[in-house]
Amino acid sequence: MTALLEVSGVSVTFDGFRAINNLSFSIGAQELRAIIGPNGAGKTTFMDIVTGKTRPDAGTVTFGERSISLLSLSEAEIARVGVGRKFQRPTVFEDQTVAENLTMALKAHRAPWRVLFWNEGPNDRAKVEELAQEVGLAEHLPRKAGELSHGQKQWLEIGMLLAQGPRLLLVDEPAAGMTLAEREHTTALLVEMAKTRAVVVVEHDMEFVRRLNCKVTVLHEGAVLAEGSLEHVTKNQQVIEVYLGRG
Ligand SMILES: Nc1ncnc2c1ncn2[C@@H]1O[C@H](COP(=O)(O)OP(=O)(O)OP(=O)(O)O)[C@@H](O)[C@H]1O
Repeated sequence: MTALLEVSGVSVTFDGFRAINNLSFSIGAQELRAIIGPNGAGKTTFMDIVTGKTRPDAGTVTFGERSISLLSLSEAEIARVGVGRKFQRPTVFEDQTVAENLTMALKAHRAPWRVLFWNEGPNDRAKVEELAQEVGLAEHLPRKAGELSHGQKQWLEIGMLLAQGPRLLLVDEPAAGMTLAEREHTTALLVEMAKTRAVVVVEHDMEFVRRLNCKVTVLHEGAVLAEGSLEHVTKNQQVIEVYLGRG
């Protein structure tokens, strides 16, 4: 599998504390990957580095066939080259409809001069419908986002991220606060999305990770402790000691 994201020898120190310690791993172009690990393992910091929010002290992070260095790009430029990030709390425009939220996300993706002269055309409407269909909100296009359930808001935000055409989507704890039915839908959505792009899911809920049925990277003290199938990593003695055994 060709790597889309390549993290190599990355370290970050906050006030003398090494939060990321010589971290190396890669993500394939059409891959679903779960990242797990105890609190403070460096999962959020890893996402902050990839999205340009935190700059590492050492190492390289490259993206795409041309191995663009993400470390030399701004947060906006990283988003533009195709890295999207879904935070834990949904951030949709509650007073706008589902269709309007998706339309705005499409607009935001365009070059500024095009937005100035932007008129909604049949192609945009078709694209909005396609996005709504993809995330399971086709029936909810005229509804205000504020009326949606927590899970539906999360899917809407995923749809808004998809509008920007990311090649890599980083998703932080998507299952948090969801009902069982919503979790099932979210699992199916993440699996489907990863057929055409890379999707990295940071998640604490092991049952949810099991359903994703994908390769798992276990982080501990800012480095990879184990990697492989969930079955493989959960048998690892060190993983049991630092993570699983604590519950
Ligand atoms: N801006 C910062 N300043 C100082 N320390 C920080 C900063 N950001 C993170 N850290 C520390 O770095 C370590 C890694 O934090 P990080 O949030 O990446 O872990 P995590 O794996 O995401 O944890 P959790 O599962 O609790 O979200 C922690 O010890 C944290 O306190």
